[in-house]
Amino acid sequence: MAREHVWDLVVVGGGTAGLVGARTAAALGARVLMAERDRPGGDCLWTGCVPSKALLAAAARAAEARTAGELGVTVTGVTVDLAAVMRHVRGAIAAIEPEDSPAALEAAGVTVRRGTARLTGPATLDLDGRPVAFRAALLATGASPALPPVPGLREAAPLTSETVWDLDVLPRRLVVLGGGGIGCELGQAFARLGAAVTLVEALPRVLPGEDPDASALVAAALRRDGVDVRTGTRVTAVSGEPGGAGEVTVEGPGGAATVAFDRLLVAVGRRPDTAALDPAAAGVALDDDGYVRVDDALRTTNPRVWAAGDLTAVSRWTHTAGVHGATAAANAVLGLRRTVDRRAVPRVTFTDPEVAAVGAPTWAGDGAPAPRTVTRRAERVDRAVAEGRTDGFARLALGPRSRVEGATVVGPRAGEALAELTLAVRKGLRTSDLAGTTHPYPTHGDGPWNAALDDVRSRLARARPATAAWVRLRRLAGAPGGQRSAR
Ligand SMILES: Cc1cc2nc3c(=O)[nH]c(=O)nc-3n(C[C@H](O)[C@H](O)[C@H](O)COP(=O)(O)OP(=O)(O)OC[C@H]3O[C@@H](n4cnc5c(N)ncnc54)[C@H](O)[C@@H]3O)c2cc1C
Ligand SMILES: NC(=O)c1ccc[n+]([C@@H]2O[C@H](COP(=O)([O-])OP(=O)(O)OC[C@H]3O[C@@H](n4cnc5c(N)ncnc54)[C@H](O)[C@@H]3O)[C@@H](O)[C@H]2O)c1
Repeated sequence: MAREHVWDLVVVGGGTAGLVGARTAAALGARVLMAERDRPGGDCLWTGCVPSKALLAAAARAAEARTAGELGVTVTGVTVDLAAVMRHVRGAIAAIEPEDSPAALEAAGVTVRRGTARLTGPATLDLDGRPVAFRAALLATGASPALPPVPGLREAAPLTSETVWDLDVLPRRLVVLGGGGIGCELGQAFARLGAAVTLVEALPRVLPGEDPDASALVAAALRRDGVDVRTGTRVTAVSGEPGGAGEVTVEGPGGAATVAFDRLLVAVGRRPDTAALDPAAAGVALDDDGYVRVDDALRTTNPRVWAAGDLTAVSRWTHTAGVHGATAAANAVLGLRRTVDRRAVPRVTFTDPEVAAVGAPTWAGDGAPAPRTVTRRAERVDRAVAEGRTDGFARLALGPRSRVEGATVVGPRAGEALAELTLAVRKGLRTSDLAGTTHPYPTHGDGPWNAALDDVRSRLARARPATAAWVRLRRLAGAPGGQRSAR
């Protein structure tokens, strides 16, 4: 086999994990080849975070215009042109794309080749018929939307997060399967843009991986936006024209029913993308769910091969894909064993209200004992009151000595409050550390800060007899009330 040379690192997949991994290795001086079957940027840029946040922004404008009357400003005649909304979505992608382009990668020292990679041995792969040899490889092929085995579903050719961006006409009736991150974000967006949305979630609540109080607030918000939220409901059959109108048969708490749709969107999770990769050929083992098995340093069962991003069971977001890609690449080319943090991992669902969480659960679940928590409701956060947005809360899960072990924040811009809480969890900070840090007033970040203050105050209240005795003693001794003056 004619080989050009042995690459220090071959990166398979040009999504966030691959992009960050390739750039990191090139910056460290490695000779890096990136193989991407389509176009660099991956799910986040083309079909995930960027288009969904752009769509949500348009939907939020429509919702704000319609509800501005609550604050005394009446907006009439709100109309939505989905083709124009999608132009905004594509514009956002186009503005960000140059960062991830082959030209930008080549400028950073990464050689980019278009092609589908297939592992052929412990240190070799095939790239559309061309053999490639590597000292180390980083697998970063991501994941694809899952389709549950419901009779008629595959034949109905439903929309997924990969195809929904091609819509230019708003479906009048949209059924969304799945009430996780994608189902709630896109369900709310399309409802706000004017579609009659039915959201079907198999489990008893939407966002089942979040604090139940967060799920309740998001379900209420979806209903306010007109979404017919059906939880504890399974789809048992789908019929209709491929890619067009039809109906789903559902079974829920109220028994069996049918729901008609003009378009059906499936968002019931994602499956790791290993089909074309042939991991077994390189001795790379998969777990029972098909994810590439990695240790804490992101090394696979082949010591020359690392993996990062949605392809592994330890990453579900762009931010983890990026951090893991960088860590794996540095480990691969420098021979390090840096491990990834699985504790202080933040996540945000960009519904309105947003749901932001990090670290240990703030609720009791699946037999786990209830953590000690402190909660500040948005009704007692001045900025939330001033904006008429009191559908939220900040809740901290506290460990020994009031260390912040986890947090859930629900409300407008909740995600922005999360950086501080992520640092708190990572560094084992206490509520007194947060409370003792001056926060600008009035911000939505006051929610978590006030929760921390509430905890500190409640502990101070327990010390009141001692502090009161000390104040009394000072009074009796005639001590001055304030501190010593500066002069
Ligand atoms: C609708 C939606 C909204 C989302 N919103 C957010 C959000 O707001 N915040 C957030 O953090 N996360 C969000 N995510 C998740 C986020 O997009 C993913 O976690 C992230 O993009 C995963 O990156 P990755 O590099 O692991 O994989 P991907 O981005 O999927 O990249 C994999 C790449 O590998 C290529 N590839 C696959 N197989 C081969 C092969 N054999 N040879 C060569 N190339 C191959 C693919 O073409 C692709 O470019 C969202 C996802 C969706 C679907
Ligand atoms: N803001 C964000 O960070 C963001 C937004 C969207 C997606 N994502 C990522 O994208 C990935 C996929 O998102 P997702 O929403 O598809 O998956 P998910 O796993 O978050 O949610 C899927 C939901 O579908 C439900 N479900 C499963 N089978 C069902 C069925 N047959 N009928 C009805 N409901 C069913 C599940 O109970 C779950 O609530 C996730 O890893 C997520 O982290 C992230």
